Amino acid sequence: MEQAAITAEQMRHYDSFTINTIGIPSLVLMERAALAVRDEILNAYPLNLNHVVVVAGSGNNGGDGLDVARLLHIAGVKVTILNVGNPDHASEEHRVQDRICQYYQIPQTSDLTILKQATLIVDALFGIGIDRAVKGNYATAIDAINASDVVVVAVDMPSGINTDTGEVMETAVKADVTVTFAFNKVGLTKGAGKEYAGRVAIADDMGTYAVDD
Ligand SMILES: NC(=O)C1=CN([C@@H]2O[C@H](COP(=O)(O)OP(=O)(O)OC[C@H]3O[C@@H](n4cnc5c(N)ncnc54)[C@H](O)[C@@H]3O)[C@@H](O)[C@H]2O)[C@@H](O)CC1
Ligand SMILES: [K+]
Repeated sequence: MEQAAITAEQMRHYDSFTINTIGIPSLVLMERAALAVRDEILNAYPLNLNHVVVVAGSGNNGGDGLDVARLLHIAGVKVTILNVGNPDHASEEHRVQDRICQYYQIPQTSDLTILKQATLIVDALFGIGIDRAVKGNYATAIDAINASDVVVVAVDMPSGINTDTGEVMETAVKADVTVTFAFNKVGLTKGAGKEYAGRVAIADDMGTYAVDD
């Protein structure tokens, strides 16, 4: 049965239920999310993988991005991670993914000009955690992504799109495809979000449970 699109708060509630009540660890959910993005990239864009640049924020959306970078690296794809977030604010899961990427010696940079070498961009700056207008380095990174003419795959949400309304929060990534996790999000179905998301692929086999209480 097809589920209705949900809000950020509902998604956090379902994630929390899945992690704390069902007992599926957060990192397992992250791996499932990253596998879905990897599969979308490998299956949909096999000809554009000469150099994938993963643009990563410092939260769990960025953690997903680092996980995708590692999975693509293992699949033999040349990957560079472009870090835009503040490493001092990195989430616990992000730190774990970062350590793994360092083990595999996946190149990391904070120099936006790497985007000029990209043949495909993965947008993992912000997901459902976005809660304010995008400014400064983040806005500059988003504008640089949008200035590129290569395929952009957004992780969960196009960064800068409000999960609940589809509004652009000052600036937002224009994606070709958005792989969203567990359930569709309201912000991908209306307003600018519908347009900015491109094609929406729902990775709905993660084991996340919709509970109402
Ligand atoms: N266990 C989980 O909770 C899972 C989370 N997942 C991923 O995690 C994402 C949510 O992660 P987070 O809650 O860490 O949030 P995000 O990674 O979306 O955002 C990171 C942080 O950025 C800050 N922020 C918000 N708006 C900002 C702005 N305009 N400028 C600068 N900083 C801003 C907030 O403090 C926010 O917590 C999901 O969209 C999904 O991609 C998936 O890995 C599945 C499992
Ligand atoms: K994103």
